Amino acid sequence: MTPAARVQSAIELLDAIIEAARGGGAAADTIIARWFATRRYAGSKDRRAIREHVYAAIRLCGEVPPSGRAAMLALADRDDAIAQAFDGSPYGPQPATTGEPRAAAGIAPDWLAALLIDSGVAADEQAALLDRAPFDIRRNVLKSVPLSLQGEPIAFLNNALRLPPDTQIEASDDWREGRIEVQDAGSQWVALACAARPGEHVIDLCAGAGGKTLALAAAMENSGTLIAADTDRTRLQRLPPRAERAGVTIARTRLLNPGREAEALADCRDAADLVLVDAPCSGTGTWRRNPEARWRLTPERLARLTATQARLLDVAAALVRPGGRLVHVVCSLLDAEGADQIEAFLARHAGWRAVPIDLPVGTPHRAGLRLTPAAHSTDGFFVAMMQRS
Ligand SMILES: C[S@@+](CC[C@H](N)C(=O)[O-])C[C@H]1O[C@@H](n2cnc3c(N)ncnc32)[C@H](O)[C@@H]1O
Repeated sequence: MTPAARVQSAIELLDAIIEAARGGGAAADTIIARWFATRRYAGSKDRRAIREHVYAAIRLCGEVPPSGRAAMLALADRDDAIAQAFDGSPYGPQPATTGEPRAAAGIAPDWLAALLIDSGVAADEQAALLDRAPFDIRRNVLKSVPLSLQGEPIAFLNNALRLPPDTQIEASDDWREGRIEVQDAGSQWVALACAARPGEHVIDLCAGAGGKTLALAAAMENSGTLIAADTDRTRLQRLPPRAERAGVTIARTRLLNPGREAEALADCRDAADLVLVDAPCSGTGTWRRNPEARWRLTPERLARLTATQARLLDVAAALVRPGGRLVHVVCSLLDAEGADQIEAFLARHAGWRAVPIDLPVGTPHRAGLRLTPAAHSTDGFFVAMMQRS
């Protein structure tokens, strides 16, 4: 494909991604994968270049752009190679007309950028939310064989390595034998923040496909009980094969009904040493991996998420034994999902208090701790621990 044809392809893909973002359709990655599946003429270099154009345009535009062409023209104003592609050649985009509108550049929609500022996330920290994410792995301490993969160590995080972004780990023996898991350093830190110990009774209330469940099991040295619960059957079904590969024997999945979570966990009432609520959230801390998420978030969606988070904290509280711990985690830097939730929880629940988190990294933030791409080179997280008296 010519450079111009690649740019035209990126425009068409952006149009599909914009439409999906407006209508709640598929994620950008899915749309791109489907698009390439029906265009076999695009070689690997074409695919890489088109993907890069698409993601550069998504990163550039804080608001949903009016069109893929307007987004690409905004990128062209900053990148001569892309500007030259608007040449009217066969399969390429038509030249820009005088005064043709460009999409606005920005970090996030205005309402969301304002909420980030209110949450103490300054403009330079907001910009870092859109950096390229590193590729981190966690060494599984349940396997004693040394790793053959090489990578950069991550300060204070003894079992983590940072690898070159395009490393194909799934072809490695380390991955096949369960000696490593792909996990952002921030996720590894928040799993460690739980301070799960061998022999404990632990509930991972929003376990998804089990990224943190497996890290908790490793911290527990595969001893104790570990319930991995979630309302999403598809995600939860991915956990048992991952656990088997990792040699984790203590994790048991439990599928929950949305709104009736407590019923499925009635046997655990007042019993858990630790409940982790890795809550569904806006994901403002993961824009490095998923920059188009900021086009999908609306004030209404955020309000629904914060209501669910508050409800899940209440469900979790009923599962914790006296003296036990409740850890709230969100991969978001919005206070509405983090520090405000903790204050509201403590106001609703007498007999609970926030306790300090014992980690060598993180920035104290109200009742919890923050990790950010700018300060800690991790995804953005808020984590807080409460203890029942
Ligand atoms: C941030 S993700 C969890 C990621 C996972 N802990 C990990 O480390 O990979 C949030 C999870 O909450 C789940 N969820 C949403 N609503 C829920 C509910 N009412 N009860 C339990 N889990 C819920 C979602 O299905 C999603 O898997």
